[in-house]
Amino acid sequence: MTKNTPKNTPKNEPLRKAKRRIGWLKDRRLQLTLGFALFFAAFYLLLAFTSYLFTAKADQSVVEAIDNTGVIEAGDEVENWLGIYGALLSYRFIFRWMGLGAFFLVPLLLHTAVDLIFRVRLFAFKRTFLLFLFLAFWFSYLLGYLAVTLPEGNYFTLIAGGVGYELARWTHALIGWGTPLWLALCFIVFAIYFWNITSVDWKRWRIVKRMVDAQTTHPVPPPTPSLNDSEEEEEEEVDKEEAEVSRLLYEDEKKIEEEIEKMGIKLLRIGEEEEEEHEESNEISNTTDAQSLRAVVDEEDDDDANNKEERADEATSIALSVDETQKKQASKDTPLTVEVVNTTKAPSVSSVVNDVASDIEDEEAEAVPAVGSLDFAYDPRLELSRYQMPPTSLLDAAPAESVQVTREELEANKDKIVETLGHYGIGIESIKATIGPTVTLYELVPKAGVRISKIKSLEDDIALSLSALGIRIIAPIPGKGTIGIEVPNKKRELVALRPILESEQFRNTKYALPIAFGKTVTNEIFMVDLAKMPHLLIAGATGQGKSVGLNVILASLLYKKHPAELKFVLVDPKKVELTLYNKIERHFLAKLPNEEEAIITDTSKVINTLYSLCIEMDTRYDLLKKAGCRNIKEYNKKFLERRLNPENGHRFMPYIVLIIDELADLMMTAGKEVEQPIARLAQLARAIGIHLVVATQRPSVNVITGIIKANFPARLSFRVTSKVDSRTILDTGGAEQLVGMGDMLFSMGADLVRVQCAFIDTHEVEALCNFIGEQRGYASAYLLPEYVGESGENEVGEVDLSERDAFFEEAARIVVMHQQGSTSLLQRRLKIGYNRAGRIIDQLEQAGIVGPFEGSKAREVLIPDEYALEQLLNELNKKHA
Ligand SMILES: Nc1ncnc2c1ncn2[C@@H]1O[C@H](COP(=O)(O)OP(=O)(O)OP(=O)(O)O)[C@@H](O)[C@H]1O
Repeated sequence: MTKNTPKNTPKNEPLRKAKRRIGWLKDRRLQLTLGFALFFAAFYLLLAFTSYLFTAKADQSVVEAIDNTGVIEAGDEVENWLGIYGALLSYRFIFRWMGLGAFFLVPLLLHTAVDLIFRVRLFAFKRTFLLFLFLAFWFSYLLGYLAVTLPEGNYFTLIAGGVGYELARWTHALIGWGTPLWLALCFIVFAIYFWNITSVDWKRWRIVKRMVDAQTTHPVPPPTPSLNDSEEEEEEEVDKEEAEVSRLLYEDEKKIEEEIEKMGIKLLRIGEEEEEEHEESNEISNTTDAQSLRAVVDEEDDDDANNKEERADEATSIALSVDETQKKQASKDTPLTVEVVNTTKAPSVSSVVNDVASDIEDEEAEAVPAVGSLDFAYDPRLELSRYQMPPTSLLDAAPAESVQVTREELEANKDKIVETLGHYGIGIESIKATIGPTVTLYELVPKAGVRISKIKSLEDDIALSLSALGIRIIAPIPGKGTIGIEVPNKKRELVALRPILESEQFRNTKYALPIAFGKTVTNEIFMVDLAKMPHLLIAGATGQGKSVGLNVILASLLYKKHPAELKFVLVDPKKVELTLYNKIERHFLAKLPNEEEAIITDTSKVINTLYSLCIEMDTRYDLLKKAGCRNIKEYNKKFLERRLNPENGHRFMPYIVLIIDELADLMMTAGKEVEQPIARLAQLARAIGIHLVVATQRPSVNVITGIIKANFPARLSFRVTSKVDSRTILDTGGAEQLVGMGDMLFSMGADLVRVQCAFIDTHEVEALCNFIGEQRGYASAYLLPEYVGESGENEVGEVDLSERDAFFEEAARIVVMHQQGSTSLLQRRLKIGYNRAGRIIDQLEQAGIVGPFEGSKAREVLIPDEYALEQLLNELNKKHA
């Protein structure tokens, strides 16, 4: 509360006045003056007190007779190094008051001086002052006791101090030889309170002893707090001490473990396995980088030793051969250079998409904090806290040998490009080749004056002349003034999923729903966040890699998410594609209540599921509204912080990803019935964490209708059969030029990126699903809200108002008050199940309080206010009394 109090409230007025009054104390000049004064005072006292130790006896009579002799005379007589004042101060502080404890004044003064001069606090003043004060009295007491008990005229009478001497005399008279015991007790009690000692732990002493022993090999700070420690320092000290204790214990434990492991037994701590994998994958990702570097280009069968030289030769030979080509073209005699790019470093088209994504990436970090990071927060993973993320070793390793594009191939393609363009009167300044896994990108800088639109218009002719399948012309390459020509490699490289999932980029991603699709033309890992897309439309003719693509999506998400955070709704009209995922039903799948199978293969059930998702969406929106949150991320965060009460219907919301493997099938059989809920979900579901991935073989306009297309900004196309299909899915040609086997174009907004989809084989998917499926799961799949269709036993006509639900009237009032005829509203308000709420809604409809069922929308409320409702209820009661 105080934190939020505005600064200039009347409450603060006295404080401000007080501050103004002492404001002059903040004058640095004054502070410095005072600081130096105190510094010299401390030094003066130190010398005076030290001198007192030697001159006390001689000076005592002089000081005591000062009133009679006068200051000057006394000063002449006194032996203290600091004159009469040195003698006087020492006499007062040491003899009269505190004895040797007066020396403690010196560090206190010095501390204040240093603070004022250098603004540095050497130790916590209050605490140290308290300690010194006690020690001063205690020493004085002890010395006083010695002075009392030793023969008269002993030296201790001079250094014990009046206070200690008197105290000692008093206790000695009372308890005699018991005084030392009393003194010891005083010290112990002070120590207990001062250092807040709550237990005397002999084990700790053993550990401390071990630590002292260990100090010979590991120099560590002393385990006991030093007298000068401030509170913070002391805490630090304790921390250090504890860390050291645990380190020593850990070292012992480690030795034992090493011994056990020497015997061939492997020890694993909970959570350690994952770390191990990370380490392992670190190594692997390094190799991957090395591999991709190797895959880059130039050296074909070079000997390691001659690598560098040969590369140089190669560059020359490429340049030469271009010159020769150039020579052939009589009209163009500008020399050309060809640079073969190390692809891992080359800037890429995909970076545009990735950059945009990473811009917003920071905003939306992981929705769910990691296990163990929540002291008091709710942990959604707790129920399956032992769940282990699948290791990447379940997947096949990348092929040992990387496929390389030969120098001859590069040269031949280049010559052809230059020649072909030459035929059309297009001069080239330079060419750069970037070799990707499937295609090589030749980046051309046209000669000044060549219009890019001209090259674009000649696209087909150039492709024909190059007579190679899969030529795609990018004119210009976005963000650059160059023209790109993608030519498929003769031998392509298989992009395995494993090294991609093991890459730093994937492992460290902050994307909420990361999908690592594969590699771009420039060999960069292409990764997107499904949560941002927020839905994905996939097209591709049969056999071009769609199913593999879907498996890559599923696998990427399964490798990143805990079952508590993500649920899939799988629709597989082809009935065979997604069956393997049955095994993870109780971990990752969602289904309608009372359904046997989680994976939906029946069209009629798809409709129910889509409407059920719409209900889930509406419910989630209601909850978000109630919680005052804008999106699922905010909502879940609030929920995890226990700021939302589950009693009010709040719950942790996992992401839901709906995957439809074949939309064409559904559209043919159910048409509008599926189109409507899909469009609705696509329009609205992004904020509440429901994301759609819809794939189709036939990207024709009657499958991908305008309304669906408009709501799927992110589209992905494998090879399609015609330019028209390509236009339907991507709004541009190009997908018909792809070379199949996972070669794809990803479009989001204005960006179009060519990506080689990673490959995951069926047995890898199986291994992954087995690994997850064999672990403990939830009791059942995640249950979606029950959807009661319009037809069947729940017809309103059958509702009998004489058997109204006990909650009927209350429900009617809620509905009228909110002017919203929604089942979920009743569920939450009345804390009843979906079925009962559904029955009540039907009764309300029968009674004419709400209108008929309107799909996933809330029903219209026909009664305008509570007055009208009370009248209606009275009539009903009379009628069915
Ligand atoms: N990313 C890839 N890398 C290498 N090969 C691939 C890739 N994707 C697919 N293939 C090859 O293409 C074949 C067909 O792929 P997939 O089954 O995914 O096609 P599809 O588009 O789903 O076909 P359908 O629609 O008939 O099911 C695979 O068996 C595989 O040999």
